[in-house]
Amino acid sequence: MLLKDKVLLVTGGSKGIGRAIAIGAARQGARVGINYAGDEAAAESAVKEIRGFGGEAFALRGDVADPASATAFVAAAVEAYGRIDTFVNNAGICPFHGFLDMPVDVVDRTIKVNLNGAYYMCQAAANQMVRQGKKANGFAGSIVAVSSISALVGGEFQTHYTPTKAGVLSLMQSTAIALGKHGIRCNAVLPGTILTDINKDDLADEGKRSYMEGRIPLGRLGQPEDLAGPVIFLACEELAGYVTGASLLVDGGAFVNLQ
Ligand SMILES: NC(=O)C1=CN([C@@H]2O[C@H](COP(=O)(O)OP(=O)(O)OC[C@H]3O[C@@H](n4cnc5c(N)ncnc54)[C@H](OP(=O)(O)O)[C@@H]3O)[C@@H](O)[C@H]2O)C=CC1
Ligand SMILES: C[C@H](O)[C@@H]1OC(=O)[C@H](O)[C@@H]1O
Repeated sequence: MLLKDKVLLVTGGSKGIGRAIAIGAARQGARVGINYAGDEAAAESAVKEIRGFGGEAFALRGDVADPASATAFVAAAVEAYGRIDTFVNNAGICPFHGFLDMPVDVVDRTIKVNLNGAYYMCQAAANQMVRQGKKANGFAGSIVAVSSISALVGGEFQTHYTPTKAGVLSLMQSTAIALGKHGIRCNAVLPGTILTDINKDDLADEGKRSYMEGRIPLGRLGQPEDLAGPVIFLACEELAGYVTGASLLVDGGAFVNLQ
């Protein structure tokens, strides 16, 4: 088991990519904490699934846009497990909308959740890791952020969203520098198009969906489980102990497919 007895927290862990990461990490022996915004049934079902195979998990509701959610999530994990080894910043929203008539509240909310939320959460987790101090192997913990292929390329109906994903990638690069001396590694995964609730309506358009599939050299859209392995790799000190400030595209090859 790659994460035996390690404590891993994931924001937005009740559904989609976050849920697959939480379950995948628990299958690798991690004790898991899940943050979610509002859908309690989904969060409870993730916890139940993990406990069903003998894993440990708890869920805590909290809007990541509120800095108080970050301190509460970290405190709950410390109370439950005594420490944090890996923090996965994953929660995000993408309300597709055109640029010229983008409502101010949609822009502001997207930035607050995706970017400000990432900042508050990663800062709270990092402070806990610094308080824990370095273990004998020199590591105090690691942070993995779910950025996106959209950190590198644009989207017509994502003008409010793609800058947040570039910001999350940049946050991992800067925190890698700020936290290296504390034994904390910071990395980003950049998913391509992964089938989840976030794009269910957008991809309900058959034309768009087959166009997107056609852009992917591996011939299919991603599944949430495709992100679990890359995040577990980055979390694992034995496998990725010299990896920090890095970004890993998990997109079936979409980014490199110009023609
Ligand atoms: N799907 C894709 O194609 C891609 C997704 N990503 C990124 O992956 C991450 C996860 O997306 P995905 O799994 O697709 O999305 P989903 O919509 O499937 O899941 C989103 C999760 O985030 C939670 N969440 C949403 N808003 C908040 C909030 N304000 N505070 C706390 N939790 C919140 C949701 O909880 P609840 O249901 O309770 O609201 C849910 O658990 C996002 O950051 C997204 O940008 C990146 C690249 C591609
Ligand atoms: C939600 C979109 O389908 C998804 O989000 C991203 O970050 C990817 O670039 C896709 O556009």
